[in-house]
Amino acid sequence: MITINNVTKKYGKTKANNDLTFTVGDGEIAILLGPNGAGKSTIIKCICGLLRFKGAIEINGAPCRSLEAKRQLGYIPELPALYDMLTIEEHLEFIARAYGLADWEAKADALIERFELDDKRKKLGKELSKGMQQKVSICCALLFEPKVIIFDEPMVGLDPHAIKELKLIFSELRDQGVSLLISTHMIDSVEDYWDVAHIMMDGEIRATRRPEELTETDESLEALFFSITEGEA
Ligand SMILES: Nc1ncnc2c1ncn2[C@@H]1O[C@H](COP(=O)(O)OP(=O)(O)OP(=O)(O)O)[C@@H](O)[C@H]1O
Repeated sequence: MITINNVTKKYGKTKANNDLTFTVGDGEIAILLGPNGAGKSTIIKCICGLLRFKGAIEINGAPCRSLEAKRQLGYIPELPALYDMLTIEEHLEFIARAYGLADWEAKADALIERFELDDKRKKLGKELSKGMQQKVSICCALLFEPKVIIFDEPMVGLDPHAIKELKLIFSELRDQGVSLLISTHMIDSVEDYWDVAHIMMDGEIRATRRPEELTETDESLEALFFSITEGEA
């Protein structure tokens, strides 16, 4: 579970996040939607303990900057950050050693195959395309089986097979009770699998909806998004 309480983050005079409060429950998929500059990446970086902020964020009850929180948190950034001189296999081994995993090899092989990286496993990070790097970044985050996973624009750069697999993985993780927070500005890419959607604008959450609420009011997420971000339905 992710608990975000009254989080404010300023860059100079810019309030990138203004008093944000929300939670992502166990086995819940939450999406953060918002136009460029809405503050999505900022709250994600705060949750990951990468920025200082006002307020409180807990990962399953542990302060987000603590080691206990970091052990339970997987983060797939918008831009993959691989090591140039490690192969795909070595990236996974590095994660396994860093997290002290036992018997991780079969899981690593399954992830490599699932993302069609089998014939690339000896390639170096610097030799991989952007989409392949994104896939490796996802494999690394999934290998240590975190209880909370944050994806920043996960579909960007992925091919259709990887998008299909990733959506399946989202629902498998939900079934396992993992809390998922997914940030995107591509509404089409998330239409079919979320449990709660938060629409952000100017550092604030302007609307929160569950799918059943949209059905009740016959509202589409896209129309709601534009009514908030452009001021019209
Ligand atoms: N390092 C920084 N220094 C100064 N201002 C920043 C910094 N990072 C972000 N900002 C500002 O904070 C605000 C929120 O930016 P943020 O990157 O969180 O938005 P975003 O919703 O992730 O946008 P995008 O969809 O374009 O990635 C913007 O006004 C941005 O200019």
